[in-house]
Amino acid sequence: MKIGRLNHVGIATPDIEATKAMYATLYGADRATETKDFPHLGVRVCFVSLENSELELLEPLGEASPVHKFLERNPKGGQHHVCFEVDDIITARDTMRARGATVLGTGEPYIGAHGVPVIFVHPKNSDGVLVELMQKPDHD
Ligand SMILES: CC[C@@H](C(=O)O)C(=O)SCCNC(=O)CCNC(=O)[C@H](O)C(C)(C)COP(=O)(O)OP(=O)(O)OC[C@H]1O[C@@H](n2cnc3c(N)ncnc32)[C@H](O)[C@@H]1OP(=O)(O)O
Ligand SMILES: [Co+2]
Repeated sequence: MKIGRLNHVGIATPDIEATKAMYATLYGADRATETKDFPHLGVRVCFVSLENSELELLEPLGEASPVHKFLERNPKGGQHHVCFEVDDIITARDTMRARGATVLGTGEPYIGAHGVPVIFVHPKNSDGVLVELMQKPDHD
């Protein structure tokens, strides 16, 4: 198993609209989706389009959100995770485990914001970086 493209960089923020506006005015990154709630994932999400990838802006939905605790430690927000594409999510999950990594939660892939299955690998396995693996969407 080998990771493919960088799909997105997840960025936690206490105010998604302010962060969206900042990327537009400061960096000229003015192509962004409408903000959408994903209650079952505990996040509000907006994607800022780049030439070769996306920024995934994340605001917590409630105190049980995985992003809530992150913002308690980093109140102004910051880089939260990176997401790489893989060919097959089950093969990726089993390979990560066989290589000694901790797949978060039950390890059962779930449908993320792009409508394809994802898993997360604990940051302790990747020098402090939380890694999301996403089954490759049909964009090629
Ligand atoms: C929009 C949907 C989807 C998509 O389609 O793209 C998403 O991206 S959703 C994004 C939000 N979802 C997730 O993050 C799910 C996976 N995350 C988790 O399971 C947890 O957040 C966590 C990573 C296991 C952290 O658990 P938590 O209880 O919040 O924190 P702890 O205090 O126990 O932290 C343990 C340890 O990990 C460090 N940590 C926590 N978060 C991060 C992070 N984002 N990046 C790097 N390191 C992180 C934390 O500092 C602790 O370190 P130590 O103190 O050294 O133990
Ligand atoms: Co993500």
